[in-house]
Amino acid sequence: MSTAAAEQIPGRAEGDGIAARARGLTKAYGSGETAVLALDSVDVDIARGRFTAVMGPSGSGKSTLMHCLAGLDTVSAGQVWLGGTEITGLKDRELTRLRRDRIGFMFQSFNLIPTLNAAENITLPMDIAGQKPDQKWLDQVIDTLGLRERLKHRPAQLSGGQQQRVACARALASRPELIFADEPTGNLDSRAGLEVLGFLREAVDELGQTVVMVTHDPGAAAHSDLVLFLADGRIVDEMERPSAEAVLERMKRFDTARVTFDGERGTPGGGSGDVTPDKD
Ligand SMILES: Nc1ncnc2c1ncn2[C@@H]1O[C@H](COP(=O)(O)OP(=O)(O)OP(=O)(O)O)[C@@H](O)[C@H]1O
Repeated sequence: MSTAAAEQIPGRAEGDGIAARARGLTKAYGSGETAVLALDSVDVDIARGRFTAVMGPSGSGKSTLMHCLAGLDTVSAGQVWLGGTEITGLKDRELTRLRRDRIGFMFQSFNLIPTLNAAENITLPMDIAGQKPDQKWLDQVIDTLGLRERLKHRPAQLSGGQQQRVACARALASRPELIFADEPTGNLDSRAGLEVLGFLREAVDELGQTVVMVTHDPGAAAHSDLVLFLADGRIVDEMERPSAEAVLERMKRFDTARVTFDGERGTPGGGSGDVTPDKD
């Protein structure tokens, strides 16, 4: 579960099946009149060995949540743990090492190095860190992702889907505790996107990985075990075993709520009532 565990003693996350945890996570950008509250006291537990999707309207704080959980961004208030380690308050160097050792990233732009072949791209972060890949694990990742025949190809010689699979393998190569994926299918056609989602699903089911994915796409979210819905910097709902239809329906209610509260063309009471500015 995610939000329901808010009352537990925080920080005791090592053996309790929680890969990442936030309590009172608040992030404000700017100050004075231009200040934006991107995250408003968020409590969340990311369960180990599960595939969690984060959805919500544009500007609701999805990327900010991911960046704060991954230690890519500082927080304004609150605490974040990765496994049993509190990362809020860590020095830059410690944070960099922790990210390198324990987190894999997949972004919309694959960030592959054009002059390196697929195999070299996959192990690059480990090479830079001076780590030796676990060859058995690496072989398993490469075979699971169907990249065995493409290892000598450079990115330009690969399709978009294959490039994203290389990015996926790179994120998995060091067997990170947690993989953060930000719109990993955003640049792909639907077939390639489905492939990548299938591989992320397999990474969870067959390789025991933990995945957190930010997405706008209800179809993509349907591959997850749990969807967290963000609105106005707060987690306002969650859905277990989501279907694309159910997620789409839930997202539509955000639109209705937003239009209603903007007072432009809303039908009073037309929204779910779940997502109000003064909820809680
Ligand atoms: N560096 C920044 N400086 C100022 N405001 C920011 C910054 N980054 C994000 N914000 C603001 O914080 C809020 C949350 O942004 P965030 O990118 O987390 O939303 P999102 O849900 O990921 O949006 P999208 O779906 O459009 O990518 C937005 O109002 C955004 O304008």
